[in-house]
Amino acid sequence: MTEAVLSLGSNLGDRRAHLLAAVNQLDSHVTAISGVYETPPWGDTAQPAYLNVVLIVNDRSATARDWLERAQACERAEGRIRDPERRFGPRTLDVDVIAVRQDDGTPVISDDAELTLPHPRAHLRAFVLRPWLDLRPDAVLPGHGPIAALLDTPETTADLAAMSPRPDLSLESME
Ligand SMILES: Nc1ncnc2c1ncn2[C@@H]1O[C@H](COP(=O)(O)OP(=O)(O)OP(=O)(O)O)[C@@H](O)[C@H]1O
Ligand SMILES: Nc1nc2c(c(=O)[nH]1)N=C(CO)CN2
Repeated sequence: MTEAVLSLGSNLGDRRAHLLAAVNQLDSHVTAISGVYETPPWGDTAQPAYLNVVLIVNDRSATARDWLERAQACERAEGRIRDPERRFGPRTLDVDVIAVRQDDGTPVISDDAELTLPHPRAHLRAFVLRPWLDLRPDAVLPGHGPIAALLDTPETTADLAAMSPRPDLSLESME
């Protein structure tokens, strides 16, 4: 069995509907859904604000690679188009695999460019760490330490202050 932490983001079209579609597609594997946050764009600031959410997913038989394939299938289903000119540009849906653990709690580590684990930029992203903290206050990002501490670094504090919870857009009810 593996447990994965997935980060979902959307800043084009009906943002909540794109996030919800991914939750519904991952369906029975989803064991926890964070609150929804409105977040300033990271990495490429000339684009609309994002909605971000973090999911914990479990599957008895899934490998880390399976989670990547499922994440990409969710992106495709929401019509995501990659713009080679804008690496961190706007998108209907982005689903990143942040961290994966085996049954016994061992983290999966990978430096393969197709699937790098933990996600190589997660420690810099308040939009990943803050919703993850909602679900797992004691979580540790392998190689980087407790996520609570990562939200108190020069790389994350300004974005943390600029993001806002959107309880009005919660996905918990999955409607
Ligand atoms: N942990 C990971 N999660 C998702 N994609 C990954 C991961 N590690 C490597 N990749 C690879 O990254 C490639 C680019 O993914 P994508 O277009 O979603 O990046 P991005 O969302 O623009 O940037 P970022 O990964 O920084 O959020 C994918 O083809 C995928 O194979
Ligand atoms: N706030 C925010 N910024 C981003 C996001 C995201 O999900 N949320 N995803 C990106 C893709 O690399 C680039 N920038």
